[in-house]
Amino acid sequence: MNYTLTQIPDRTLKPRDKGLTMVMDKGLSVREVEDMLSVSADHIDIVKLGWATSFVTPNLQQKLDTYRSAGIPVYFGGTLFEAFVVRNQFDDYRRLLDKYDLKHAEVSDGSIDMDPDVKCGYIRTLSEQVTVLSEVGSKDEAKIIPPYKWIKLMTAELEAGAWKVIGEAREGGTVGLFRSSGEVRQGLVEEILTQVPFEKIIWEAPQKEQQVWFVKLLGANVNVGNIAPNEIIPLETIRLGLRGDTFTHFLDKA
Ligand SMILES: O=C(O)[C@H](CS(=O)(=O)O)OP(=O)(O)O
Repeated sequence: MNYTLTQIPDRTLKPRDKGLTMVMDKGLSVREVEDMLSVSADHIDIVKLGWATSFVTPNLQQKLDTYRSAGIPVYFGGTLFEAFVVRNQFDDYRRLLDKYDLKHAEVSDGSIDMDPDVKCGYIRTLSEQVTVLSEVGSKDEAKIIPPYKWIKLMTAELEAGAWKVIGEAREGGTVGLFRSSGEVRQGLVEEILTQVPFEKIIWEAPQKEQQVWFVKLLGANVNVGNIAPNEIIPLETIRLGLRGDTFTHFLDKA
């Protein structure tokens, strides 16, 4: 930090297991990645190349090398995994991870129907190759999954070997964990937290109000994801009680 302030909440340091910030890169150029890292590398724990943007993005290897040089792990969006699976190309997907020397992968079923046991099978298989993040929740706003099912799926996927389970919200934050207005499905989150340890979950929370809600509920070291590159530093200030939204939250508690 650039100067001293008292009553700042304890913030875990990298490499950390909780307090993670997962950033969504949806096609940044190599130069934009360099710029982002020059100011935010200390606050980025892992980067997702959103959905199947890696299929289209030029200079992919160079981009991956840039993240690797900064010690920041990268994984392909779950939609890309689903695009391979739906085409019966799972083995090709595994080879792709090796080709790019990726150490993390996402297993999701947000765009396709997949039997939970089959999904856990993919998690088990991929866990032998890489660190797996699995995602629960649909991208279809009409598909409302009841809380007991979220808990059952999250628990099974963690047992199958997922390192973290991601709560779906999409880039916009208007499905899954959230209503179409962006409002948090509070009852859902609270019920999940009665059964699943908070540090095992990465909450997709692209909107500022959503990040604030999770920081107020779970503290500075909550795991959040789908953070846009220009929202990394603002998020860090929210975590530390240094933006109006959480300004009084940590005072006298730090
Ligand atoms: O599920 C997600 O959060 C993302 C981005 S979006 O849904 O396409 O907006 O997808 P993913 O495939 O996990 O990158």
